[in-house]
Amino acid sequence: MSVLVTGGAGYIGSHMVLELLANGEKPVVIDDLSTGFRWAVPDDVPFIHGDIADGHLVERVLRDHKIDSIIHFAARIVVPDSVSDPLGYYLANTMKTRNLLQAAVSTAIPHFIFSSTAAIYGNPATNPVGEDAVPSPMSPYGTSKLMSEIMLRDASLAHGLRYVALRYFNVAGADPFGRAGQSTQGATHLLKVACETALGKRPSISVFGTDYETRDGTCVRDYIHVADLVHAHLLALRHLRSGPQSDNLTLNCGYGEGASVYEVINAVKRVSGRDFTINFADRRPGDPAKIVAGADRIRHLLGWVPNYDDLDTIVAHALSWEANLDERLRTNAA
Ligand SMILES: NC(=O)c1ccc[n+]([C@@H]2O[C@H](COP(=O)([O-])OP(=O)(O)OC[C@H]3O[C@@H](n4cnc5c(N)ncnc54)[C@H](O)[C@@H]3O)[C@@H](O)[C@H]2O)c1
Ligand SMILES: O=c1ccn([C@@H]2O[C@H](COP(=O)(O)OP(=O)(O)O[C@H]3O[C@H](CO)[C@@H](O)[C@H](O)[C@H]3O)[C@@H](O)[C@H]2O)c(=O)[nH]1
Repeated sequence: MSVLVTGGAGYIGSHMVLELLANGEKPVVIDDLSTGFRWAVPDDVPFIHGDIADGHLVERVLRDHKIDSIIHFAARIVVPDSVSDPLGYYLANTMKTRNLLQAAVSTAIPHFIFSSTAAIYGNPATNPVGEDAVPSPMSPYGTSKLMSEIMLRDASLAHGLRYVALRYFNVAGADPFGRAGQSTQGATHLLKVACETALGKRPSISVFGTDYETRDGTCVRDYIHVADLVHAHLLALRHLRSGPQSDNLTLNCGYGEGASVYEVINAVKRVSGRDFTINFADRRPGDPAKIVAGADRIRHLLGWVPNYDDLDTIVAHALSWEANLDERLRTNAA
């Protein structure tokens, strides 16, 4: 059986495809290339250029490729963009996920793994935040994902689709073997922006808010290496396939450690050996002050053991990818 990876030409999806191939799975990718790259998917992996909301197309792909599991990454992902374009985010993330779920149910797909997010928690009352905390998203992005989780739960109850919803904290880094990384153009993610600045691709970096109630006044996040994250998906897939007794799961994906914006920037300066200019800017809309994963459940239930839970390692891998990215983009455009 094959595994459909939606958004498989994107940052996390492209690492997922490599993880599946390395473990003897047969990935099939559907991607509309809105932010992804065709070259990020190996040539021997079936690639469908299309929209997950196109029910006819998706049902045909599910049947033709004998898919038994869907790993659903395709989405719009930028928290502040969702504040300025909420309806666009509800369309891209919630409504299109509904269509995908409809296609999955119509073709009796048994297993579904969903990319959820720490953003569903908003600004949690306590950190680390566990999966049982009451969700309280503070951005349309977080709400769009929470609504998808609820649809998934209800579709599972009604139709027997079994699922794992993975709530990722801040995903960062790149494939340790240099085969994949974050190639997003005009990226807004802190670690990528800091790497671009260290490498002279940007003149400076802005710190959004220095007056939060955190240890140094800047926002705290739990950064998880993308390789550890995609391995968690492989374990989730095995869990779902392990038999009818395996439950639906909702699991945080993070290390249980927080790093502040300053700490991330300082790590990039330290690892790259380059100093660069920091500007101080206003708080960014939709940003919680601090969010760190309660990370025990995934270790306990899936036996997940991270291999790259060290900020300097994450930074080193991200820097290495970033340093070669322009050449890669040029080669692939030619
Ligand atoms: N990057 C993070 O820190 C982070 C954290 C939490 C959750 N997530 C979730 O992980 C998933 C992947 O994020 P990413 O960082 O790889 O983003 P990305 O933008 O690199 O990847 C998304 C991919 O989906 C594709 N896509 C978007 N809409 C589509 C559609 N309608 N039909 C087909 N393809 C479509 C894009 O072209 C792209 O290749 C998203 O669901 C995101 O919400 C990411
Ligand atoms: O140039 C920058 C970029 C970011 N930040 C700050 O850095 C922190 C992290 O921001 P960012 O890297 O954009 O990530 P988040 O907004 O935390 O969101 C990411 O992490 C979420 C999970 O926590 C995911 O759901 C989202 O898809 C993903 O974009 C925030 O406080 C930002 O204000 C800066 O100060 N300067």
